[in-house]
Amino acid sequence: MKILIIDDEINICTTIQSILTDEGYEAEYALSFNEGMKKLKHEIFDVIFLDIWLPDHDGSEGLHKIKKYFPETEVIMISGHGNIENAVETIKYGAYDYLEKPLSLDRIILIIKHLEDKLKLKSDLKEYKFNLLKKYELIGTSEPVKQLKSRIEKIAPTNAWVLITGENGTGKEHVARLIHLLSKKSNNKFVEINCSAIPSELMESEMFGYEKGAFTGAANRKIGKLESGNKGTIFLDEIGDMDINLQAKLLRVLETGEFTRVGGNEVIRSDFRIISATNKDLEKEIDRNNFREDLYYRINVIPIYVPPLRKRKDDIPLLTNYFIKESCQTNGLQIKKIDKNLMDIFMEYTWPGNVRQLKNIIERMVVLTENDILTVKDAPEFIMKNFASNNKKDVEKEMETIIYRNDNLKKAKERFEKYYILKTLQNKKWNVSQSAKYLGIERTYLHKKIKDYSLDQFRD
Ligand SMILES: Nc1ncnc2c1ncn2[C@@H]1O[C@H](COP(=O)(O)OP(=O)(O)OP(=O)(O)O)[C@@H](O)[C@H]1O
Repeated sequence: MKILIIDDEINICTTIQSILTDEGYEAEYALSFNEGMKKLKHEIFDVIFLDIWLPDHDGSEGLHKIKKYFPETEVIMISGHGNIENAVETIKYGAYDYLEKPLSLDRIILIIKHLEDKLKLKSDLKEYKFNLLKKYELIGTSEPVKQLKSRIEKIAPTNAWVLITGENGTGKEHVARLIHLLSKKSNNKFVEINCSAIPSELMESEMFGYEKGAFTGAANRKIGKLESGNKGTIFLDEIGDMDINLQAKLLRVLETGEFTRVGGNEVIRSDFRIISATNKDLEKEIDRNNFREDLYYRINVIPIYVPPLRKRKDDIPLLTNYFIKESCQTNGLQIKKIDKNLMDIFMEYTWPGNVRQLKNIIERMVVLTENDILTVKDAPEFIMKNFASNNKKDVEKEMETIIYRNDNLKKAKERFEKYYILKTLQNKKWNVSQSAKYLGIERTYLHKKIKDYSLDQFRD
């Protein structure tokens, strides 16, 4: 902890300095406000002892300035007998505490120890939040993900309610948590309610809580999720699967912010931001009478759509490398790599389970393979089969679409070469001599190409 003492009396400065250095802190002093400000411009101090009366500046104004430019720095005012009231007043404007002259050694140590605990808590919280932000970073640089990120940044600090839609595993919960972390409610709770996992009878007590004796087995009062999420974010996951009767009850609560615990009369008020998510098309569900239209309009203030992975294939390499690194780290393994052929196959695959499927497959491969490089051999059979059958049917289509893939020339040439060779081999029933002759290349060179592009996997 680094401390600055600003006082025009040198013996006050040196007394505080020696007490603090004896306790193991780093302390410097300045004999005027301006000298102090100069030091603050060049170094970061955690705590400042500031005289309330300085010849070149009024201490309370000084406090305002320090808090304006260095809001993280804690200020302890030093006051003489005559201005104790002013010192008390400064607490209102952000001073942490005040010291009275003549100085008490014990009090200085007490204040600084308390502050140290507070700063430790603050930095732990900051670190915790930083780690969470890293955990919920949205990986991807494709155009849809760029747009998603900019929308999230824009709406997160507002309190507007959000409805996130998208297929399973696209990252809806990930997005909801990120919005919470970037919001003003991030110091409060993020409470998840999975509307499909809980049977509808249990759902009510889960959401609203219950009083002791409300039903058999209710031995004690239980606080519901809506109550425990007060001042925070409530995440209603799979809202499209919520029981229609419960939808009516939820709507009432969302409109008034009030509810009672099951079996109770006390009206509870809770103030929260609602973020909902669903993989269903709620407008269709409304037409089918499965979802209430009024609830839909209530929760859908800001719609956010998370596109499926197959519509943002450019993100696959980045996500793949990110998940490889992540699962190597969590499993205590050396960071592995992925070879080009396998990455090509990942790029081709349609990923029906989206980002979750990619993440799970990578984790499985990382744990199961002993090699440093993940190759086609490590990939699950169904991906390979899917790839092979796709290719058997679609080689020509693949060649036609090469120009739309935004590859650079080298990559496009390679891709064309791969499919052209594959097509020739298929046409020549995998006779390598005939294929080589047709292609006008040596047999050995064709064998090399078959190996480089892992073309063997496409043989019946
Ligand atoms: N862009 C991304 N960057 C990093 N990780 C991601 C990204 N998108 C999703 N994930 C991760 O993929 C997994 C699945 O995401 P998530 O659970 O948020 O999906 P979901 O859409 O809520 O799924 P479901 O509809 O099945 O509930 C999670 O582990 C999540 O952290």
